Amino acid sequence: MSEPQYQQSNETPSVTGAMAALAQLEAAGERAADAPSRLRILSIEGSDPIGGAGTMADMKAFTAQGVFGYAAMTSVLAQNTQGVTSIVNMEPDFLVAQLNAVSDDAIIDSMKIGMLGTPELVEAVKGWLTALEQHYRDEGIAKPVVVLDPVMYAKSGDALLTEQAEQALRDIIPMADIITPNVPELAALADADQPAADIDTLESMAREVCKRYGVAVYAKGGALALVGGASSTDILAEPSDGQGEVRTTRIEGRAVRTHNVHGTGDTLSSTLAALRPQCDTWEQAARRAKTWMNGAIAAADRLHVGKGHGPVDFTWQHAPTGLRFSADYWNRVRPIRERIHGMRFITSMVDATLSLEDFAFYLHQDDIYLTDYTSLLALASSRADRLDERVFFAQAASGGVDSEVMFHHNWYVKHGFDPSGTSRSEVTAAYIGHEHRVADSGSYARLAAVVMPCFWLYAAMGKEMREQVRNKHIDVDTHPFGEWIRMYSDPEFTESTLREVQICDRLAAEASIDEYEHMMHAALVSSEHEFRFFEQGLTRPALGF
Ligand SMILES: Nc1ncnc2c1ncn2[C@@H]1O[C@H](COP(=O)(O)OP(=O)(O)OP(=O)(O)O)[C@@H](O)[C@H]1O
Ligand SMILES: Cc1ncc(COP(=O)(O)O)c(N)n1
Repeated sequence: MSEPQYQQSNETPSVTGAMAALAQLEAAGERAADAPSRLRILSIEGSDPIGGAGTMADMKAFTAQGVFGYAAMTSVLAQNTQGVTSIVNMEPDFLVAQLNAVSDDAIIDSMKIGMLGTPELVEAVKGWLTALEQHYRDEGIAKPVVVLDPVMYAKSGDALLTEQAEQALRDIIPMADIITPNVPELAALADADQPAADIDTLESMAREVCKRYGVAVYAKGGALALVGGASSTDILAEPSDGQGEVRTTRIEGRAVRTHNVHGTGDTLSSTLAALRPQCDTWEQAARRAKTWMNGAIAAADRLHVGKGHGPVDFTWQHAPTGLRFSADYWNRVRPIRERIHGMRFITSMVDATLSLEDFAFYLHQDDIYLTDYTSLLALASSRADRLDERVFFAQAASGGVDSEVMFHHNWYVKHGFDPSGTSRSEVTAAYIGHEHRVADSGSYARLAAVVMPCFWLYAAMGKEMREQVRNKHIDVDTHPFGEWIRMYSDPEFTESTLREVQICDRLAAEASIDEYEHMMHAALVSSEHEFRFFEQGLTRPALGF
């Protein structure tokens, strides 16, 4: 008997479709062995020693998008976040020598052309690009994507293009697949009297320039984002047919209140050049570029580079280097810390005016909380990947039961309270719920972070309250809440806190940015719960207790 034959005509369309798709995947798999692992993108730009704009921005943006970067320099600039002090433009022949050094040796999948400075440099790039495209056509190599950033001025207002070069620049625009003017550059290309002051005008100018030059236009609206409003919108205008029709799309983003936007335009255009070959449409590439850009701008203020308009953070998706998790947390948690230190529950404890009933309520909720908290410390011990940390969390779990729970019990006995009828408040349940949800992620690092504030905020408070009691010349031994204050200002508790913080720092240093942010979020939410936890001591009537 012969083997069954899978002839196309005998199969249903879905089966044949699936078979063809699978065959395609298999063929792609076979080809992958010879395919380059990275797209290769060329930057033709001027330099920026402060590392925020020009060639340096392009290289960093390429790396952030996972592509390999080549660079040919049109000019060397002495500039920083405050402005440009000097420019040396390359000899056109030397620029061509650099460009040939790349194109004679390697394939270019895409390129970003930025500052071109002089008409001679524009002509040099034009000649080289024309020859390259002809060569690729002859060899059957895919035409590289060309993103042209018509750089005319720096944010500082310094001219980066001579007046004569502007006309030459207009002449090479049709060689680009897309141009990326900012607000003043778009107005210059549209021969408008005034730069756009609102998004509708930006859109109509982009439409006009797209029609005039027959290339797609990505109009950067950064200057409008600075004017006000919550959103920052760019315009994508594309020729929609061969008849001069233009389709526009608004590329929306969040406006970031920052003056650190040096090099945003360069970064956006090089990111587009890196992303376009990875996307099906300009719109897709534009949306991805805008989202990434937004993250980089949002992280810019924390870089602390320069005294003027600082650069964006190209590495915003990596955990901060040089800034420990603990320092980052302590800084970010400051508003919550300040609220805790100033809240009436705490200040009335220090000056001994807090009622014993209020304190007893708080204490019992804390008892309930600690039952879960100590079980989470034990869980952290079981998850720890190092022996010393396993021991630390196991001891912290048993120490918590030993000191805090025993203190609570003795306090009830001493003051004649019987908390047995009290049940878990909503606030307590919410805090415990948060910690359990974080623990359920299965991550040891997040678990270590979510339990951290209960150490650190208490240790900080214990220390400060003890000082305040001392400053009021009250003997902590006779203070009605002295024993509680002593417990959290005790050197042994401080030492445990330090160890817990060090563990979080170690785990954060080894974490991905995603995990780092999960850790940070877990710790910050716990800190907010700590505030509410104290607050409930005074709001318990409203809670129905
Ligand atoms: N404050 C901001 N908030 C959010 N996005 C911004 C902000 N400023 C700029 N952008 C975005 O950054 C990208 C670059 O736009 P921008 O208008 O700053 O370019 P540019 O003026 O050419 O920059 P540069 O000349 O500094 O290189 C755009 O996507 C823009 O929307
Ligand atoms: C080499 C070079 N290219 C472009 C810019 C524009 O960037 P910005 O407007 O942020 O200064 C620049 N400053 N330097």
